[in-house]
Amino acid sequence: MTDLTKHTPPTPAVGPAAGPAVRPAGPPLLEVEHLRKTYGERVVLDDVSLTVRRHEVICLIGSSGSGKSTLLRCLDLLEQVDDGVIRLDGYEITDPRVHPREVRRRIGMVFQAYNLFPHLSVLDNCTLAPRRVHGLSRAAAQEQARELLATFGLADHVDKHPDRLSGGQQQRVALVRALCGRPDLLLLDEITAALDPELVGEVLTIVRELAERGTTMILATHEMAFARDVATSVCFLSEGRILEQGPPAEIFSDPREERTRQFLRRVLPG
Ligand SMILES: Nc1ncnc2c1ncn2[C@@H]1O[C@H](COP(=O)(O)OP(=O)(O)OP(=O)(O)O)[C@@H](O)[C@H]1O
Repeated sequence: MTDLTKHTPPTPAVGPAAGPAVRPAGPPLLEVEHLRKTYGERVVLDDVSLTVRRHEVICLIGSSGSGKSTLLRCLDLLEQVDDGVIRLDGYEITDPRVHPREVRRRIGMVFQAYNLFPHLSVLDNCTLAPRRVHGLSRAAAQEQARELLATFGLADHVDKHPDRLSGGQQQRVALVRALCGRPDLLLLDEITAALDPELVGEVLTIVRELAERGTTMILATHEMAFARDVATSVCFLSEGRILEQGPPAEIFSDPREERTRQFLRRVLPG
């Protein structure tokens, strides 16, 4: 079995704050080639290809049902693909001999529903995987978690259980929990969709900060203003295909495809 951990590069998920000047660099971190995913007769992803370099922030936009979540779930091996190849640092993770657990050591995912363990404190939620999966000592895992929780304004909540926190705070904890695994790539699936509108900002602020620190991310989002500000590249999905990809300035101001234009007219105010 391929041991992906042997190839873990030194780039931490949260590096020193370096501002947006952290530029996409190096060889591709993730390569997706001709991905196809069906549910029964239904083709949900069709010939999807995508390359992600370190420090890139890719925003997936598109109508409901266009395949954004399915694509993210395929990348984290939560779904089996029908065809195509996914490579992480050059290693084919769609190879059936690769264990999904090995991939998830390097790819963190945060969902719309926070999925925190309700019976564990915030601190224990954030230390469980580093201890069990990465073999960190309790003290080292706690030190790392406390530091990250403090960075994201959650220092006062470390001993609380999730049900004592607001939705926004729970989602921030979910983000910290994912970061505690020091992933090379973070997948965020509509992480503000379940939040009350007044709580969306506090979660997006964290994602913005992560982008500024150079965290490599792919996010599915309906927050167009956010995508325009934060993405290094925007992919417009339509009926399971990446119909158009480019820098946000191009996609939002001068899209090539009529379907992209129609979608943006529907979702952008004015
Ligand atoms: N487990 C499943 N079984 C069958 N069909 C599914 C399954 N999961 C998703 N689908 C279908 O796949 C298509 C793509 O769904 P997906 O959730 O990826 O879209 P999306 O772009 O993320 O939508 P949204 O913006 O609403 O989250 C939809 O038609 C959906 O009904």
